[in-house]
Amino acid sequence: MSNLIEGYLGKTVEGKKSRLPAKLDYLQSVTGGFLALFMWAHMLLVSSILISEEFMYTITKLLEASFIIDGGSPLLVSITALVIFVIFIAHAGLGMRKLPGNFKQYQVMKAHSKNMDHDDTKLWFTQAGTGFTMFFLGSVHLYIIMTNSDAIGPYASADRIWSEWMWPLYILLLIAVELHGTIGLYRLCVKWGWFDGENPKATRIALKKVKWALTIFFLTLGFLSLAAYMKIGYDHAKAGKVGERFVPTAKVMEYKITNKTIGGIA
Ligand code: HEM
Ligand code: HEM
Repeated sequence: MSNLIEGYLGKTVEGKKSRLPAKLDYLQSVTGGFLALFMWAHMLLVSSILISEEFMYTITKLLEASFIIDGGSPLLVSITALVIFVIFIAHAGLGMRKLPGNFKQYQVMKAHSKNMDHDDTKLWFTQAGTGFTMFFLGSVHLYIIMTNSDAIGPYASADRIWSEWMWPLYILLLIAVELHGTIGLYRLCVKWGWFDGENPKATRIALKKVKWALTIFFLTLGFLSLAAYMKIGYDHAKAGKVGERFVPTAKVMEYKITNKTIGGIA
């Protein structure tokens, strides 16, 4: 009965309001903050291709736990992608509460933003727009990675990006996630007053500078990595080698030595 009254009137019989919206906001911050930090690690790992193909291969194998499982297990990557996907969906579901639900709401928000002429209010629109974009682009990427975790590596990733046409999607996803993530972290600092100090206004200005520096850093890193994969994928396709996997130097040496020995005996 009390649920029914609260449902209709928005208050309990005792006049109390639900704490659920506050709890959901907290959960949104936790999931958003986690995803943003995860993305920093993700971008650094993907950029291993900028050092060398061999290095990217080594990182891939390390993430497949090759130090305890012989040859590594892509299943571990699929499980991680599934966990990230669940957090991503939870965060997106919580984010939906904040998006304007109809034209009237959108109109009021837009008018308010224009009237206020306040940078942080404008940032919110970018946050909502990039979040909406990621519903689609992020889901495609996560699903493909989750179901093709055995096809990650300097050549396999480059073939997916170039020959399987993932590069246009990655360009858009990269822009969306880098803007959304850093704006999100900035909003977290402001919302929860993490670095307020003596003068919160001055802190806000400093935080905004850090935010832009991080966005530019990760966007540059992301585009350079993407360009490197595209070049490898393009060369691979031109040489008619699409689908061929990278073989690390150690394996090539092992093969050569074994063949020589066998050749010598024969
Ligand atoms: C379908 C995907 C996503 C949607 C729809 C979405 C939506 C949203 C929305 C609408 C907000 C604003 C919440 C507010 O005004 O309080 C938000 C906040 C945030 N998002 Fe996302 N998001 C998505 C994915 C991501 C991803 C992949 C990351 C990681 C880079 C991320 C990180 C954040 C952070 C750190 C915040 C700040 C949390 C807060 O203000 O409490 N989001 N998200
Ligand atoms: C455990 C989860 C994830 C794994 C294992 C993963 C793995 C990868 C891999 C291996 C690549 C290289 C390209 C390829 O092989 O296709 C890549 C690229 C990319 N991923 Fe993820 N990813 C994950 C989650 C995410 C999420 C949540 C987002 C954002 C919503 C994201 C955004 C991107 C972008 C934008 C690129 C292009 C990178 C660049 O241009 O530098 N990934 N990811």
